[in-house]
Amino acid sequence: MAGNGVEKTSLEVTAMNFAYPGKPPFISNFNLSLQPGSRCLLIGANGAGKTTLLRILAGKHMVGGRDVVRVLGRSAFHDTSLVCGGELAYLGGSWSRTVGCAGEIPLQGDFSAEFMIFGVEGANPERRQKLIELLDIDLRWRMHKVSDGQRRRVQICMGLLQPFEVLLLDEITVDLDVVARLDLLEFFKEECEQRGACIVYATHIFDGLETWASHIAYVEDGTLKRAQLMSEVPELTVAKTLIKVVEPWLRREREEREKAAAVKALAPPAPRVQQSASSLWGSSRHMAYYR
Ligand SMILES: Nc1ncnc2c1ncn2[C@@H]1O[C@H](COP(=O)(O)OP(=O)(O)OP(=O)(O)O)[C@@H](O)[C@H]1O
Repeated sequence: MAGNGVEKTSLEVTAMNFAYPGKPPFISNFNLSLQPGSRCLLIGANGAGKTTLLRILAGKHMVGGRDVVRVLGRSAFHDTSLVCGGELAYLGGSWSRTVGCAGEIPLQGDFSAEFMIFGVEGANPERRQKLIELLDIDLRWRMHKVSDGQRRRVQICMGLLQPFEVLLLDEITVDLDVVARLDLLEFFKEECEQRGACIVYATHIFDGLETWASHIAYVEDGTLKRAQLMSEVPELTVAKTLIKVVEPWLRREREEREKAAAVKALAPPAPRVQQSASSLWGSSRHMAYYR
């Protein structure tokens, strides 16, 4: 709750449309609202649009006007202080073996984990120490020699040093061992429950998430098919595990895609219409800019 007794919305997406340059509209009329303390799982098949959505929420793409994607009541794209101040954090992608990254700036060379972590300015020493211990990081690790999972731990540590209010996670636990993953999920839960942080987590790994998540959002081809409280997913009371709930959703999707492809293959060829890339891209409803 905000100080004036009115509940503050962490994330608000209203009638959002989006297209990649030269491609037809991908996301149309997307709406989502999350309050502080929410832990929302973002589920969908490969190519459904999870990364695209997270990048839009992170303010990396401009979509429509200032009111379309709001984080903490501010425009995710226009209000750059959200990211600079650490209130809005995005953790996705992975560092390559030979190149480390500070944010999105590649750093070539031999750096220690200590150099990377202590190089983040303004971090609270207690929070930093807690994260180093939680992620079991050896500060002497050389970043170009460590394993994928060890490098991922350093990346996550750096990304969490600022006490975010909205955190967007794109499949970041994929390289972590079971203990590191479970401890990290517990840390995220505490951040939501104790500080009112809000997390959107895109993943294909569902182990342990049945009781971790408060909400689930399921996207199919850029369309939000479901957005509901975990406690209100009727299938979960029967199936018990998330994987058993989501599997039929994804199988139905695949079957429908295959049926549509079969129908298309039988249909006579449509007359060729000359359409330039710019006419697909030129619709202002779907116009987007990138950073
Ligand atoms: N830069 C880009 N330019 C054009 N099309 C893109 C671009 N990035 C992604 N796409 C397309 O957008 C769609 C959604 O991709 P996205 O990466 O958001 O899916 P995803 O749900 O995160 O998939 P995955 O589970 O495989 O990570 C895909 O069809 C992809 O080919």
